[in-house]
Amino acid sequence: MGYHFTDLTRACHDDWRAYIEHDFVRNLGTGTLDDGAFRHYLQQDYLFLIHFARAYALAAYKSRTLADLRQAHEGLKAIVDVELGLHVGYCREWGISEEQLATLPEARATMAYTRYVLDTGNRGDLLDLHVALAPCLVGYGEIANWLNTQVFTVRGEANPYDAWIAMYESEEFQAAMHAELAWLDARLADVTPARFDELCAVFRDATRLEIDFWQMGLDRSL
Ligand SMILES: Cc1ncc(CO)c(N)n1
Repeated sequence: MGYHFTDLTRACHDDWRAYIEHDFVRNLGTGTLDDGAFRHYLQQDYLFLIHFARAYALAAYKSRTLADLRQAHEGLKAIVDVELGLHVGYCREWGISEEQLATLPEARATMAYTRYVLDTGNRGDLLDLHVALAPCLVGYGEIANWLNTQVFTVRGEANPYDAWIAMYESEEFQAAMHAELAWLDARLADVTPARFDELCAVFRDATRLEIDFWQMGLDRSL
């Protein structure tokens, strides 16, 4: 016993690498991603973030301690006050207006992923919910760091997606990722092997749904 977050990524190694190193991510790094694909992704990510905020509200509801309640509140505030605001501004730079965002059709991949997270949280406890959310928060932080270690990655003005990488490598986002890792490591330390297997299944499902989310962007599918 005495599990850590890294035991989840180790147990789901192939899916985790397929998510972190997806072609969508590689093309963001090289700057060669089709801009229609990126725009489609940005639009769907707006819808994703709205449900992501709802998941933090669910985390507040599922909290048993003031510390957990405060953490859920911080997460909800970060998404609503910071990330969604930045996202709307970023979409505007890519030619997507707020009116357009308000009337978007939701892609099946967005529905599947966000509703999976909410259902997992409803069915289970706070740890299930956090494990379902981990590929989002930890994954995007890891993706930015992975891109920065790859020789093919282009940074600065030569890459139209530089601001995207910068957002997820930012101190703020990386700090949120590390806080989440610390919370998960503390909770995973005393789960049983049977419980760990359950959590692994949740982590794997959420990771596979992140892979589908990238693919939805590349394919521009609804
Ligand atoms: C699909 C998806 N996963 C993770 C993040 C990171 O918050 C995001 N913005 N979108």
